[in-house]
Amino acid sequence: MDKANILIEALPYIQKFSGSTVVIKYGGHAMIDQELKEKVMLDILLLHTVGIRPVIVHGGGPEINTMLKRVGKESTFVRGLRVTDKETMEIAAMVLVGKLNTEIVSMLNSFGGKAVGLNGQDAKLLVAEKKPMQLANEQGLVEEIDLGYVGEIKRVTPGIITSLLDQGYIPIISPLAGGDDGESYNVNADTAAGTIAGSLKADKFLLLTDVKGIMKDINDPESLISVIPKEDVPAMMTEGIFKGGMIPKVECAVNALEQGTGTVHILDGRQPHAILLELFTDGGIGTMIK
Ligand SMILES: Nc1ncnc2c1ncn2[C@@H]1O[C@H](COP(=O)(O)OP(=O)(O)O)[C@@H](O)[C@H]1O
Ligand SMILES: CC(=O)N[C@@H](CCC(=O)OP(=O)(O)O)C(=O)O
Repeated sequence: MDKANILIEALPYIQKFSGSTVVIKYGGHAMIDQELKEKVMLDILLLHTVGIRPVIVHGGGPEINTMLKRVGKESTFVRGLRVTDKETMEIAAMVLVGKLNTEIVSMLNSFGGKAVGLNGQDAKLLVAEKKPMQLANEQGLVEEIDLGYVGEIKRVTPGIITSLLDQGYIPIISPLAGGDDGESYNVNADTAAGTIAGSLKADKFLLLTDVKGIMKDINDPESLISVIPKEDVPAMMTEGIFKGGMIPKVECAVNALEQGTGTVHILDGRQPHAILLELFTDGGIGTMIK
């Protein structure tokens, strides 16, 4: 009976979301743990099977770190962005496109899906320029920081995604962008996902990460914030509530909402089936930015 109740509880949500577009930023712990990985793939397939149009943008920061270490390199990060020299760019592309994208596609397909791997350079999906960065130093003076091949997205052309969705494929996208200068750029995966969610006016944009959601105090899980109106974000940013990798997540969430995305949800990818729990049960999980 419990099992039947769960299905019945899901019914209105399935009816509501069938035909809608859901962009999922897949990153954090759920990408590293094999068992969780399989659960994410099954969730994506279930969404697809009930008529939802899932679009997956994946990260891979930890895997890039591992590969860089093997060649004796270490990265520095500025506001959550990896300073990317030429060699780091090559390694990031190898890991993201060559390894992770291929793994996700083959896993989804082995479970019966029809996934297609892309990166932001394909069909000019994401076109970027070198990202400028200014930071105040300890004396309070503003300094220019050279982030190398980190891209700032200038144009997004989501036609390749909608074509694939219309034909029943599940697009799996690596966060690279091409430049009009012929260079490849490294784009933070949250930013890439948010830009894509905005351009598709996705009904929902889910970010899977390795925390329960946004906490007022990062060391206190009890301080989880369930809902953040986007108007509150600038003040919270100034207050310093968002740190490190959370900064691009919140920035891209606001950006996606301003472009027409319905709601953004920051979810705990360590929780099995977080995607299904968010979409198909009463009372969501994590933090909603609206
Ligand atoms: N206010 C906050 N609430 C929760 N996590 C935060 C907050 N500020 C910063 N973080 C950090 O953001 C991290 C998630 O970003 P990131 O490491 O880039 O994740 P991912 O690899 O999933 O993209 C968390 O592990 C946490 O350490
Ligand atoms: C510019 C920049 O920082 N790019 C990221 C791209 C991958 C990513 O964002 O992965 P996660 O979502 O797992 O952090 C990087 O090089 O790590």
